[in-house]
Amino acid sequence: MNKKSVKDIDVKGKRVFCRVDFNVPMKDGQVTDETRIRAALPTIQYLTEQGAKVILASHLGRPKGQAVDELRLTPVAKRLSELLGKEVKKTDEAYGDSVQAEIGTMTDGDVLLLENVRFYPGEEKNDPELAKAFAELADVYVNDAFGAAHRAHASTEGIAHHLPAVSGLLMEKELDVLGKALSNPERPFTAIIGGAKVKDKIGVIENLLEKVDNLIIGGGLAYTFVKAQGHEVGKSLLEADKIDLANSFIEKAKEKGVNFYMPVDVIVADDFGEHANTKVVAIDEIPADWEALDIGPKTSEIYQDVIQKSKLVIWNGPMGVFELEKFANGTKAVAQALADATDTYSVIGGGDSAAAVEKFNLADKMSHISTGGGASLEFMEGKALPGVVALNDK
Ligand SMILES: Nc1ncnc2c1ncn2[C@@H]1O[C@H](COP(=O)(O)OP(=O)(O)OP(=O)(O)O)[C@@H](O)[C@H]1O
Ligand SMILES: O=C(O)[C@H](O)COP(=O)(O)O
Repeated sequence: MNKKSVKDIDVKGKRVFCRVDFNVPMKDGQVTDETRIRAALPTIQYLTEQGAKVILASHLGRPKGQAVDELRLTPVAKRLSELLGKEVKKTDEAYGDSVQAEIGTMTDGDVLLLENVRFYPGEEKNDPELAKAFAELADVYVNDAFGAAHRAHASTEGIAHHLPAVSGLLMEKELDVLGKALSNPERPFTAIIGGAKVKDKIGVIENLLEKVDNLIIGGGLAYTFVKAQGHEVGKSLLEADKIDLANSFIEKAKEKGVNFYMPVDVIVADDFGEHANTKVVAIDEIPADWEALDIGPKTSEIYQDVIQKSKLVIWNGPMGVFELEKFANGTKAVAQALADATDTYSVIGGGDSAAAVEKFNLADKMSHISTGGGASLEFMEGKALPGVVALNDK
């Protein structure tokens, strides 16, 4: 990576404003998935060991510029403190006199967590005044929030213009893994794209078609491609305005010599839900009143075979409605194939695919699970991430 990292600078005795992505799921005031907190630990531990005063900042949810009690970071501070094995104080604001006073009491190696930065309207507007107010709290800025790097906000982008600005260790690792995969992939290189909508994946499919050897399509978005191939899709998800685009992707794959895999069979249901009647049908036999909610067993086998023969696989988006047991098999088959293929470097592109791999207890079998949902998607689209662009060059 051509950006400076926290290891390239001296942080001893310095006040470090470290932006992390602690946007974690919570229920009844408890963190229900602490993956993102754990992922930030290496940077936090490195900073404390180096004798920095660590001032952590994060967003949580989308409070739209006002304080929302359920979106306070207090439970996160508690969990972080347990994971670090040391006290983590938390402020009720994210900048200003009370925060300055609290920082004034810190000694080297202390860790402080600021309140949710999205409680202030200036955060998402990237207000220069708020960016300056954040910068006044510290001597150095470290961005470890890969998951929020696609946002040009005051704490992810604006602040970097006021302080020496470097990446954290998680940010560095995410950019290295995803960057290397896209610029210098081991081959055969396979991308698996699923999820709900073609609309959300256009950029990724376009960019990956330039790079991969195999492109596998699954999930709700597959049925627009199925329709484009002239088959009826019944009540399955369909974006009628994207049929031509789907066709152009299939054509482009042919031109580029990319093997394009689509479902050959599917699980159809007569209703959406666990109670529905289901059956396996060939792709050209989807009944008019039924809806395809997962890929079928033959398709799973073909996809598993392609995965086994690949050296590198990037996966974004589930193959079916994996949240429901009846429609989880296709997604499970892909996850299991990645887990079994020990010679294959597997990159899970965050979001729902990461949640699926967790759900199937296969997370520790994957080579890299990105902590970014939208951020990893934008990276895979080949877009520059504002939170990265703003950091100091090496
Ligand atoms: N055949 C299908 N019909 C309807 N919905 C489906 C189908 N296959 C998958 N889905 C749904 O798609 C959703 C995931 O789509 P999405 O595009 O958000 O995925 P993602 O890109 O992995 O997630 P994120 O946006 O969080 O990165 C899941 O909730 C899943 O139930
Ligand atoms: O969960 C995420 O993808 C990141 O934390 C960014 O959150 P946002 O989509 O609310 O900006």
